[in-house]
Amino acid sequence: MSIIEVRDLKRSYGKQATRFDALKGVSFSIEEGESVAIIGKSGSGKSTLMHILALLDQPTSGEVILNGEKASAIKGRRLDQVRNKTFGFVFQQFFMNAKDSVMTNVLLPLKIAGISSKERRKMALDALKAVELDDKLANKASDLSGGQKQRVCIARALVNNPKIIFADEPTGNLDTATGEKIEKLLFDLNRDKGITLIIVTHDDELASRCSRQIRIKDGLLIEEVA
Ligand SMILES: Nc1ncnc2c1ncn2[C@@H]1O[C@H](COP(=O)(O)OP(=O)(O)OP(=O)(O)O)[C@@H](O)[C@H]1O
Repeated sequence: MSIIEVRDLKRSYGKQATRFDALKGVSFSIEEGESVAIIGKSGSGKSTLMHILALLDQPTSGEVILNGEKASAIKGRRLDQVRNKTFGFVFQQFFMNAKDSVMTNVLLPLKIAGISSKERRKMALDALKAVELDDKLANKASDLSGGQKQRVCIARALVNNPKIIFADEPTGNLDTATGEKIEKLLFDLNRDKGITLIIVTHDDELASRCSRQIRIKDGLLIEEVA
């Protein structure tokens, strides 16, 4: 069974004269443990697709099937729980709470999941060790370098042992050396823990490291290179 399958996804924005069809019927499936790059030009529909895959947005028509279950049937509180338990997000718009400490930021998904405070401290510490930031756990999130902030985001994304990590341009704002470290972290998680990676990127090198590339052009999947 595929971890995620999408069938004939369409997503339009606006109505009538201002309507824009951002996705025009996209179908594919992703198996557990794959690393998938979603690539394509600016405005092609990559983020739209990613948000629908991550159950942050709903398609105008078509279906997302998560672990064999229709996503349209997952609603309300259960939707929050499924998202929190199954996914980790490395998105620029889900940036950290700048005033809170690194530890508090990484603890957040565990708090939402209702894990006891002792257990969540231990899990958060493990995640911070994995990204080599355990020495910065008391720092305010704002008082970190760009690469360190991105590593905190990854720690927060992996702290809940998610099945899938969604990353939107995870190395976009970083220098080459730091970007390579972040890439390595993500691919180590994929290889060692079997976490499925779904990455939106303009970076050809990062895309080529993924086991698959899904190319979107004008709202359609134009080629899939395995
Ligand atoms: N809320 C919205 N209302 C209207 N149009 C939108 C909205 N969000 C996205 N679009 C349009 O849908 C198309 C796809 O946008 P999307 O953000 O998915 O592209 P993208 O491939 O991720 O682009 P980029 O690489 O620049 O981030 C674009 O033409 C965009 O202008």
